[in-house]
Amino acid sequence: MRSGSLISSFGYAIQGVWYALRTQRNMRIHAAAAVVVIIAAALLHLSWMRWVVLLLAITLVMVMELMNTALESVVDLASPEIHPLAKAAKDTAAGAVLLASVFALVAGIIVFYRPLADLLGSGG
Ligand SMILES: Nc1ncnc2c1ncn2[C@@H]1O[C@H](COP(=O)(O)OP(=O)(O)OP(=O)(O)O)[C@@H](O)[C@H]1O
Repeated sequence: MRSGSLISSFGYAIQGVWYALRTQRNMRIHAAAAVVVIIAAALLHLSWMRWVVLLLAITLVMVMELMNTALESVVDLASPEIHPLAKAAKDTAAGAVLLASVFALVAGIIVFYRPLADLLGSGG
C-alpha cells in the first residue's frame, strides 16, 4: 500500500471520476442531464432552496454511479466467472443507481414545476 500526499490523493480521486466518465455510458448520460438541469436552473433564476435540492439530487446520482462503477470493477476482479453472488452484487448496485435516478427525476419535477408554470403562465 502506497502512502501519498493530499494532492496525489485528490489526483487519484479525479482519475476515478474521469475513468467512470470514459468507461460508463450511464455516467455520461447523468453528466449531460446534470449540465442541462444546471443551465435550466440558471436561466429560470431558481431560489437557493431549489438549487440545493437540485445539487443534492445530481450529487446523489453521480455518487451512486461512481460506487456502482467501483463495485463492478471489484466484482469483475474477484469473480470473472459467472456466480450468483456476483450477479446479486452488481444488480443491487444497479438498483441503488436506479433508486437515486428516480428520486432525482421526481425532485426535478417538483423543483421545476412552479417556476416553469409561472414562466409559461406569464406568456414566456
Ligand atoms: N460475474 C457475473 N456473474 C453473474 N452475473 C453477472 C456477472 N457479471 C455480470 N452479471 C450480470 O450481468 C449484468 C450486467 O453486468 P455488467 O458487468 O455488464 O454491467 P453493466 O450492465 O454493463 O453495467 P453498466 O451499464 O453500469 O456498465 C449484471 O447486473 C448481472 O446481472
